[in-house]
Amino acid sequence: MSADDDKKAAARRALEWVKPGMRLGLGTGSTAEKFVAALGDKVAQGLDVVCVPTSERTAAQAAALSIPLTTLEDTPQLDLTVDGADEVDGALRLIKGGGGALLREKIVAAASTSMLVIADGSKLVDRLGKFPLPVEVVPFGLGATRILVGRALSDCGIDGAPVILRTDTEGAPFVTDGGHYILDCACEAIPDAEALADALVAIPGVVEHGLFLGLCDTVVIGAGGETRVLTA
Ligand SMILES: O=C[C@H](O)[C@H](O)[C@H](O)COP(=O)(O)O
Repeated sequence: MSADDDKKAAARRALEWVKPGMRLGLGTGSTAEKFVAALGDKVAQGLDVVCVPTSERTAAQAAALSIPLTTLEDTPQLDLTVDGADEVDGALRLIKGGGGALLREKIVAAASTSMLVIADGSKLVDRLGKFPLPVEVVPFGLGATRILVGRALSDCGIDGAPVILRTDTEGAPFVTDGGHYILDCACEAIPDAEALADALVAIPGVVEHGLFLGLCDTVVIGAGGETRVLTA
């Protein structure tokens, strides 16, 4: 069984949480993409749901599958968001944003009664931080914001972590759907995720960060052809 099979198994299992009439948030990334594909099959069979996508990429996929879409302006409260993650720890705290969609993902998750994460087994960690933490920042003042992000890391016991501007395949700064840049922080380990989250949001140029704390209540892990469910 490949990681791709495990992602697919978790994505299919997540359909068990989807009920007719639900307002859903649709995540972004290679795992969420498999859920959207599986949901598209159900919609084609008559399932009645309405969905808010967390990225232009997911919006395009869902539209191509004729999944009914809405916005948080028209539908400000959602029942369930299904999304992937870059890391999940034992307390169901997450690092997200590897695909650059963390801001919309967090807004959509926060608007949802429940957040279900789907992932292959490699995403489960004892301690958050091996995956570089994405921090979304406004382009104005980038140099100054980068120094303050580095200082916030040091203040939280993460010394000397490289804070790297994410670039696209052409070497230009990667631009998010919201028109922002991303700083990837190579923490290696995050001793106190809550303290770091507080320190990062206090920086004026920081729009959002990839620590999702207290948002996810259920995780479906695909591993070796099986799925298992973790709950908060
Ligand atoms: O910005 C991207 C998202 O947070 C993704 O959900 C996350 O990076 C996991 O992606 P994947 O399922 O491709 O590993």
